[in-house]
Amino acid sequence: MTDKSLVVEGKATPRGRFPHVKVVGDLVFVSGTSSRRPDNTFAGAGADAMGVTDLDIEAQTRAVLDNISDVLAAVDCTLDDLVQVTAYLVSMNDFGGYNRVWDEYFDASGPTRTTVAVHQLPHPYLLIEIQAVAVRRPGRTAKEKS
Ligand SMILES: N/C(=C\C=C\C(=O)O)C(=O)O
Repeated sequence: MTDKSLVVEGKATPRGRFPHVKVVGDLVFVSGTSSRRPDNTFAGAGADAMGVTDLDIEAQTRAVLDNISDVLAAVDCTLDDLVQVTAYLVSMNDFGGYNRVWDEYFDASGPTRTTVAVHQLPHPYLLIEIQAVAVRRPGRTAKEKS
């Protein structure tokens, strides 16, 4: 695949002029991804009639990783191709729940990871956003790897 930038059909539209994913040679860069769904609702987030929020770090983390998986699939990659991940949490109080879900997806042979807390993410419902880098293994498609 030659270098390309892709807005992936069927995924939540980027909230700015940037792609979901950019392929540069064998490297694959995934933009910061949240639990946002294509209809702009959020997995792991809701509010009652009074505006009291119910935010779930485990559900959000799972949705973020599933969204990244979908974006990677659009360039014939899987989560197994990830080599580096940066996770942004709004609160380190959520580290435990985030880490529990991470363990469902990866072991110590998975991507390197850096986790930081940030002041805010682009929506008040968001507890987590993840950006990632993968490496394409030439000649191996997502189908062959599964
Ligand atoms: N990556 C960015 C935002 C992502 C938001 C989302 O997935 O809901 C950005 O603004 O850089």
